[in-house]
Amino acid sequence: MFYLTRKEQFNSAHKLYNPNWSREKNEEVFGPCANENWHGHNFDLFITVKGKPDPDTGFVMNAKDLGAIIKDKIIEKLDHKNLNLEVDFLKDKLCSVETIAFGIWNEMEKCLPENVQMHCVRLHETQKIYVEYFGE
Ligand SMILES: Nc1nc2c(c(=O)[nH]1)N=C([C@H](O)[C@H](O)COP(=O)(O)OP(=O)(O)OP(=O)(O)O)CN2
Repeated sequence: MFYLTRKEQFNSAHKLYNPNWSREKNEEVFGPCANENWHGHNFDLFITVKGKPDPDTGFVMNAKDLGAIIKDKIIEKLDHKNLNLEVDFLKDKLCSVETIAFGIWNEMEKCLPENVQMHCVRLHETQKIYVEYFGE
């Protein structure tokens, strides 16, 4: 099995806020990330797919095609957007980096060629924080 990874980037605004909690509790748990006037991140996104190389090309899939899918289905929707308000697959969700990675996985999974599967969504929210989601 081979694993092919493509890196892309997007910049987005969000807030971490649980509407079932008081403002005080949100501030206690999420700190400045609960700021009601939003805050932003430069996200680094690594999408890894897996499969067997096609004998005619030597490719699991063409990395350019993978890039086109990521740009069309993910970056176009998230870049320079408010994740809580403007992104169909994140709307009204608690937009932690985990939730965003999970949403990206689900969007990507629908768009891959038949012989290629998702392996990992790795999403860096800051220089110090990232998640990896492997499905399930
Ligand atoms: N499990 C998670 N924990 C945290 C998330 C998250 O999505 N999942 N998100 C945040 C904040 O949104 C944000 O990422 C924190 O940024 P920042 O305050 O800059 O935190 P850093 O650790 O990168 O930087 P420091 O300056 O060291 O605080 C918080 N937790």
